[in-house]
Amino acid sequence: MNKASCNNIKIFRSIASLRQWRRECLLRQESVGFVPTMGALHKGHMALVRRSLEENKHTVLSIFVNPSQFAPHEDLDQYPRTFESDLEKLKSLGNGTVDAVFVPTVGEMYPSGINLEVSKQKGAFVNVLGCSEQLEGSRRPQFFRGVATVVTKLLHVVTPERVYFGQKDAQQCVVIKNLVKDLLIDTEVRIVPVIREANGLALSSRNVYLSDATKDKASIIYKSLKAGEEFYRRKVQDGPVRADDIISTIKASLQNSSLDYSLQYLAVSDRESLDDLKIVEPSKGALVSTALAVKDDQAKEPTRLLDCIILE
Ligand SMILES: Nc1ncnc2c1ncn2[C@@H]1O[C@H](COP(=O)(O)OP(=O)(O)OP(=O)(O)O)[C@@H](O)[C@H]1O
Ligand SMILES: CC(C)(CO)[C@@H](O)C(=O)[O-]
Ligand code: BAL
Repeated sequence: MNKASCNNIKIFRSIASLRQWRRECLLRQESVGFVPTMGALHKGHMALVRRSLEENKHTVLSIFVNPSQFAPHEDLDQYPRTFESDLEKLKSLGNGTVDAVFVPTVGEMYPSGINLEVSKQKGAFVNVLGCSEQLEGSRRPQFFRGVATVVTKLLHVVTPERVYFGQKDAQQCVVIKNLVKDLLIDTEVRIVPVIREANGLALSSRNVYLSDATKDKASIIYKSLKAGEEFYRRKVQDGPVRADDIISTIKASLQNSSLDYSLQYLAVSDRESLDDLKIVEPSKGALVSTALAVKDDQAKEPTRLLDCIILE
C-alpha cells in the first residue's frame, strides 16, 4: 500500500491507498470529515480541522494545488508549497489531530491531463452555473469551474460524511453548496467563520507574499467592512438600507488609508443567489464581499486579498 505514517498521521499519496483506508472506516461504520486545502496551512485551516475533529470520528485533510483553478497568467508556480511545515503544524495539534493527509499527484487527479488554457483542455469538468460568474468569477472566469471540478473529484475519492470550507471564500461556499445539492452528492457542507490576525486581517496562504508593514496596512480591509456593518446596524433600525450607502461607507474608509491597492469588486449580494442587492432587508440580511489587489514593494505582482462580512 502506498501509505506512510508520520506520528500516527497517515500520508496517502495515491487514490487507491486513500480508498482502501476509507473502506475500512466504512466497514467499522466510522464517520469521516474532510478538509480540502491547497496547503501552506495557517490557523484558518486549523479551525476547519478542529471543527471536523469535533464532529467526526476521523478527519482527512487534502493538500493539492489544483492547476485547473489557475489561469495561465496566475500564480500556480509561485503558490507556496510547504509540505514539511504543514505536517509539523498538523502534528502540533497533538493527539486530536487529523488521521490522514491526502496528497494526490496532478497525474492521478487529471487522468486526461490538464492544460491551463481552457480551449486546450480535454476530459470532464464541472460547472456550477448562476453563482460562478459574478464577483470572483468576473475576475477569474475559469476559477470556479476548476474548484467545482477538483472538489467533485476529491469528494468522489474521500466520500466524507461532512466537508469543511471557510467563510473567507464566501462565493466558493455558495458554489460548493449548489454543487453538492445539484449533483446529489451525499455529504454535509459545513462553513467555518473567518479566522483573523489580531489586527483583523483575514488569514490567507497568499499573505506570505506581503511584508509585515503591508499586512498591517491591509488590516484596513476588515476595519472598513466593519464600518459598513456599523452603518447598516444604525440605519436598519429605521427600515431597509440602501446597498450603495453601505458601499460608499466602506470605500470612504479604504480611501482614507495608506494601503496601496486597486479595488477589484465590493458588492452587497443576496446570501444564497449572490445577486446584487439594491436594498438590504433586515429579514434577509446580505453578504458584503470584496477583493483588492494589494501592492507591496517586496512582491513583483499585486496580491489579491479577499474578505467578507455577513449582515444579519
Ligand atoms: N482565514 C480563514 N478562516 C477560515 N477559513 C479559511 C481561512 N483561510 C482559508 N480558509 C479556508 O481554508 C480552505 C482551504 O483554503 P486555501 O488552502 O486556498 O487557503 P487560503 O488561505 O484561502 O489560500 P489563498 O491565499 O490561496 O486564498 C478553504 O475552505 C478556505 O476558505
Ligand atoms: C477548495 C480548494 C481546496 C479547491 O482546490 C481551494 O479552492 C481552496 O483551498 O479554497
Ligand atoms: N482559497 C482560494 C484558492 C485560490 O485562490 O486559488
